[in-house]
Amino acid sequence: MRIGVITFPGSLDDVDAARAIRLAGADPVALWHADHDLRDVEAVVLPGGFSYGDYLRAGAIAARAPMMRDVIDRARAGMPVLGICNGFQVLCEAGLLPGALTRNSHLHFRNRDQVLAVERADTAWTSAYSTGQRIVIPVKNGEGRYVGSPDDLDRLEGEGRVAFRYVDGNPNGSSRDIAGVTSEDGRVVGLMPHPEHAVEDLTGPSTDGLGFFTSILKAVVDA
Ligand SMILES: NC(=O)CC[C@H](N)C(=O)O
Repeated sequence: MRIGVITFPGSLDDVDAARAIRLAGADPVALWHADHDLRDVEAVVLPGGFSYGDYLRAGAIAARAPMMRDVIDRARAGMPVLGICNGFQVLCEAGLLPGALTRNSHLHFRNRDQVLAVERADTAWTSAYSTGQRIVIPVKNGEGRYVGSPDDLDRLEGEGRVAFRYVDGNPNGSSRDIAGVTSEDGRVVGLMPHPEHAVEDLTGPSTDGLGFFTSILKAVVDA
């Protein structure tokens, strides 16, 4: 199974995402933002980093990259997409996920191991978990505060589209402790913390992140 990882100018975590995909048993395919062809990948990961230096707003310029036109079209037709941190910012800027990521409420970059509650264990990227499971994966961002209007947030909660919530402290002031959200069909998922940085015992802090990548392997094979 081939999973694309798109590199933008300023991406940092594309290599770690590719490694996590490989550890889960799938084949990572390196894709360049300026190309047009997603080739024959069956899912896409938008990695963390500072695409275009976070100029304008984090993710705003990357969301308009040529390759993102393909990602938007294919995602609307059901292709699974995972956005990690800067990738989540790109997905919100591209309109594939609702809400926006703004500067952390305390105005500091925050980097730590973070406990998350998995609220949706039935998406293409989270079936390896159970609902309510606590996982520990790193968070590292300066613009990670998830916001939306009260009505939009109520609707999101009502539709069960909060996929992850921060537990034991909210690192960035996100509304309602929201750490990640999902599309209605559970195929597009975005979160600020980094599952690809928690896939091996040697480097820690856990191997809790590997489940994202084994989940997508299963979702595509089952389909
Ligand atoms: N690790 C990341 O992807 C975080 C970078 C991100 N652009 C930020 O808001 O700080």
